[in-house]
Amino acid sequence: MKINGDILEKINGHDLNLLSVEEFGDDHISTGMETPMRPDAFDMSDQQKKDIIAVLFGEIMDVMGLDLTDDSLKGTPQRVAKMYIDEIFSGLNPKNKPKVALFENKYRYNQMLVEKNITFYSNCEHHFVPIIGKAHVAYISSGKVIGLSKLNRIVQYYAKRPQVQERLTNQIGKELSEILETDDVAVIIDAKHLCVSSRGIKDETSATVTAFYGGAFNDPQKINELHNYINQ
Ligand SMILES: Nc1nc2c(ncn2[C@@H]2O[C@H](COP(=O)(O)OP(=O)(O)OP(=O)(O)O)[C@@H](O)[C@H]2O)c(=O)[nH]1
Ligand SMILES: [Zn+2]
Repeated sequence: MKINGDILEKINGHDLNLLSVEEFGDDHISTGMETPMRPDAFDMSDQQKKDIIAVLFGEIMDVMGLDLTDDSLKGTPQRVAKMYIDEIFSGLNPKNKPKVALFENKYRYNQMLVEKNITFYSNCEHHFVPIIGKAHVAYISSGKVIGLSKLNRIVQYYAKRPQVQERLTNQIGKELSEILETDDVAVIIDAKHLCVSSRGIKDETSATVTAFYGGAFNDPQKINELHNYINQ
C-alpha cells in the first residue's frame, strides 16, 4: 500500500515525532494528572486524523503481509481510524467532555452517595489493548448535587483514552472534586488488563484495584462505610 502525496504532506506537516511530549490537553484540570499530549493535539480536524490513521494502519497491515484487497480486510484501516477517533479514544478531546448539570441540594441529603459498578472499557497506553473494569464513585455534597448519569459519563470520558489505571482513577477523582466543589470524593477502580491476561505473563485471574480518597474519605471509618456500600 502506498501513502498518497496529500496524506504524506499532512503527516509531514504535523510532526509525528512523539519524543517531545508535553503535558497538555486537560486545561480543565491543572493538577499534574493530565494525559501527556502535544500542544498541537487539536490542530487537525477529526476527519484529518481519521484519514491519516487509516493510511498508517493500512501500512501496518501491509507490513504484516495482510492482503488489503481482500473483501473483509480492505475496510479495516478506515474502521480502526473511526473507532480510535470517534469511539475508544474520543475522551482525548475536551470537546467530548460531558456537560454536567448541577442542582441545589434541596433534599438535605448529607451522607455519602455512592454510584457503584460503573462498567467501563479503556485501553492500556503501553500496549493499546483493553482494560475492562468497574468504577465506584462516591461524594458527600457540599451544597451541589450532580445528576447520577453524569457520574457514569465522567468515568466513560476519562476511560476513553490510552490510560494507566492510576491516572484514570485520579483524573476522575479530581474532576469530580472540581465540579462538585468539594474534596469529599472517592473513586475505586477494579479492572482487568488484557495486557496482563491475554499476553505477556498471561495471568487470567489477577485484577488491579486503585483508589482516590479526598477530604472526608481519608478517614478509615468513612472508607469502611464506602466499602460496605460497594460490597452490599
Ligand atoms: N502501573 C501500571 N502499569 C501498567 C498498567 N497497564 C499496564 N501496565 C504495565 O506496564 C508495563 C510495561 O512494561 P514493559 O516491560 O515496557 O512492557 P512489556 O515488555 O510488554 O512487559 P510485559 O507485559 O511484562 O510483557 C507492564 O508491566 C504492564 O503490566 C497500568 O494501568 N498501570
Ligand atoms: Zn498494557
